[in-house]
Formats: sequence, C-alpha cells, structure tokens
Amino acid sequence: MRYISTRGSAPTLDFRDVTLAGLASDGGLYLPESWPSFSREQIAAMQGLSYVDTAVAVMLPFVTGTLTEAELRGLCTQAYGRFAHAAVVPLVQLDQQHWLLELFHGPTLAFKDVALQLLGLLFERFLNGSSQQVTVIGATSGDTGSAAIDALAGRAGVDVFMLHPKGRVSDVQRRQMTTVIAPNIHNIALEDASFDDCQALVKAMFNDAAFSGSFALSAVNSINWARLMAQIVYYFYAAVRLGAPDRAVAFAVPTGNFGDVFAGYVAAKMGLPIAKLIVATNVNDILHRALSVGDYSQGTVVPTPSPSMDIQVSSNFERLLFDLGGRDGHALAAQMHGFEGTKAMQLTNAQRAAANALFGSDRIDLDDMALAMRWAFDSCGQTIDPHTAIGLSAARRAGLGADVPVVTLATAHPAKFGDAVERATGQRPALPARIGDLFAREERYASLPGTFDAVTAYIAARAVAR
Ligand SMILES: Cc1ncc(COP(=O)(O)O)c(C=O)c1O
Ligand SMILES: N[C@@H](CCOP(=O)(O)O)C(=O)O
Repeated sequence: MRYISTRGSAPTLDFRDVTLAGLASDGGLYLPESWPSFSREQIAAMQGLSYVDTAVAVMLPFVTGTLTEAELRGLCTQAYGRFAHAAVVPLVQLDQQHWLLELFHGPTLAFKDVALQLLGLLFERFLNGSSQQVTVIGATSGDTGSAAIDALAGRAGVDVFMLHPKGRVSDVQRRQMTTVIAPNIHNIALEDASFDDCQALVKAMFNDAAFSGSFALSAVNSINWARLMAQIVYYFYAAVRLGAPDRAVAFAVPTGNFGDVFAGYVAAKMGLPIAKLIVATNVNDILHRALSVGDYSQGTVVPTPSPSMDIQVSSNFERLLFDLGGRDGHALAAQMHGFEGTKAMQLTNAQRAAANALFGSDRIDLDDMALAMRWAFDSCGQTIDPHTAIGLSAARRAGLGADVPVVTLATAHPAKFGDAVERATGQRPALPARIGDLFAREERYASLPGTFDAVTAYIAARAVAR
C-alpha cells in the first residue's frame, strides 16, 4: 500500500514512512492511494472474531508491503493486551435502539489509547536498529497527550514535545501527562492559548523548512495516518455484532478534529454498511456548520466541560474534502490555502451533497449534554462522560428509523471529567485503581508563551538534531 498527500505535491510513501512522517511536506495529510474493500462474505466472516483478530483483518491491507500478518498480529496482541476489559471495546446496550461502544478501557482511559498503544509499538519497531532519533511534536486538548505519553515514555529513539492549552484541560487530563517523569517526555503548557493555537504551532513547525530540516519531526495527532487506521477497526467490530453486513448500523461520534468520525467514513468506503455517521459537536460547532449549511469558518474557541472537543479547525476535514472532491490535490491545496488566509471557507454544493449522503450533524449545548448524562444515569444505569453525552444526545435526536441500531462512541471514562459528571448526576465517579494515586504524584511541565519562537527555542534546546 502506498500513501498520497491531500495537496498533491508531496512524495508518495509506504506504510513505514507515512507512520514516521506525520504531516506531508506540502502541508497536506496522507491517506491511502485507494481504499481496500471487503465483500459481504468477508465482513460476515468477522462475526465472532476477537478484537485482535478483527484488527488484523481490517488493518492488514493498509500495512501490506511493510508488515506481515504475523507481525501485525504480534503488535495488536501486545497493544490490546494492556486494555482492562476482556472485550477490549465492549458494547453496552442502553435501550431498544441505542448502544454505547466503550472505547476507554485502555491505560489512559480515553479512545486515543486504541490507536496510540499500537502507534507506540510501530514507532519502536520502525526505529529499532536504526540510528534515527525522532522528535514527536503534538498538540492536545487533553486526551491525545496522555495516550501518546503513555505509549512513548521511555522508548529509545523518540523525544516527545506535547503542547496543551494552559488551564483548558481537566485536572485529571493534565496530571495524566505531567506526572509522567521520563527523560524523553516534555510537556509544554501554552499560555493564553486554545487547542487550535497548539495545533497551528505544530503545523507551523512542520511547515518551517529550517526547523523541520533540523529535526526528524513526527506526529502522534490524527494527522498521522496510522492513528486513523487503528480507529477503523472498532466500527467493524461493533457493526458485525449488531448484524452487519445484513443490517446497516448508525454511529454517533463526539467530534473535534474529525479523526474518529473520518475513520468511520473509511470503514464505509471499505464496504461496511453504515446507515449514518452523526457528527456531534459541542458549541464549538465548525463541523456542524460545515455539514449543515456549508460554512467552514473558524470561530473563537469557547471553553466547555467537554474540553477535548473545544476545537474550531478540524484537521481531518481536509481528508474528507479530498476524497469527496475526486482526489484533486491541486484544487484542494488552493481551497485550503484560501482557508488558511481568511480562516473561512464555503463548501461547494457538490461537497455538501456528497457529505450529506453519509453524514448528519448536530450541535449540543450544555443543557442537552447534562440531560443526556442524566438520562443515561437514571434510565440506563450508565455513568457517561461529557463527550460521550454529546454523542448520545445527538444520537437520540437524529430521527433515525426505529429499526436502525445507533452506536454512540463512548470516548472517555467519566472519571476524567468528575466535576461535570457530578454536576449532572450528583455522583462523582471514582478514578480506576490503576491511577488512584494520580493526585499524589509529582507534576513537571514548562509554561511558555504561545509563540513560534518561544516554543521552537525550547524544543531546539532539548531535541536531538538530525
Ligand atoms: C474524549 C474525546 N471525545 C471526542 C474527541 C473528538 O475526537 P476527534 O478529534 O477525533 O474528532 C476527543 C479528542 O479528539 C476526545 O478526547
Ligand atoms: N481531542 C484531542 C485533540 C485532537 O487531537 P487528535 O490527536 O485526535 O488530532 C485531544 O484530546 O488531545
């Protein structure tokens, strides 16, 4: 399998190089040259497979030429062996129509572990025996950071510089990052910044020839193709359990950077019958505006109790526009450069119509988020986190036929957002025993102004030059 950039000018890469590369050298994002596809029989044959076996079946076409099936199986077994639930990602039924897919049983209690546990092992494998020293730069609104740090702490050949918006992640999220005291982990709290500012700085570092020429930069955000690849798996895993390929299933996805739901789009391209992908945003609603009225313009980020979705520039939307628009990289590069200049972009009618064939969207405010948390708690006995509640609220008012099963992706453990859960339900979820001492651990991080010069100077003083 070869990988091409959404902006049409970067070299095509194999799976190893695309995993280590992150952002493409033309500023675009990599995706496969073509989508692998499964027949109905191949999807039916996934019924009853374990999570690891499903992962191998779904991901093998993407790694062909770089990893053998046995190698991929070994990596998946190791990655998902660290999950605290035997099913890895259990499905929980809420009522006749609604299910939760619990993606938060990994080491850092969020869905990011599903991809980042594997990515950490891929880095180790691809760097093993090479003298290459990779500098990972990442941006986080709370969950990517801790999952990446858990996956990469102490690994040889990798330094991690993780930027988070100071004061805009939950205390549990911050401590999950800043209490990992390993020599290759560097947490940076950006002052007066949003996640979008952190993400823009990461992209600026990749796009700065002098800086990116000095270090072997790599990414752990969902701009890295391997992140999305690992997330495609759970759409197949859930859907076959609910009747696919004979029955189409809908998914409601709490969304920020459009990575998780783009993985669902890829599953559909690969042949999985998906009735609808419901894009659920909080009041930071750029994706809802884009999908409902074509208005993809960057608003000001408003801090909310679902901080991981406080995002107003959704990186992976570029991948969707590329694929929907006939994969014309040069046309898309012009459209994206326009957006980067004006911070606004109107989708064409053709782009909107193509997107609306599969996607629906909704914007969930604080009251509706709290109502969904209460409904799950009072009527179904489930404690859910604010991000999951936004997905569930959108799922329940999507108006899908009663015969369509709707799976809401439960993206984080409720204990990561104890204050918001307690406000909505009156109960404070306990931290799982494995991180029960989180608030007793020492924290270490740097606080920096959110400028390119301050951040690059900090990194340059600590990273290993090429
Ligand atoms: C708990 C949680 N839910 C939802 C999201 C949104 O996912 P995505 O950015 O892939 O759309 C994130 C962060 O990305 C998250 O951490
Ligand atoms: N919600 C994320 C931010 C988006 O990051 P990505 O790695 O999925 O692109 C976070 O919690 O950090």
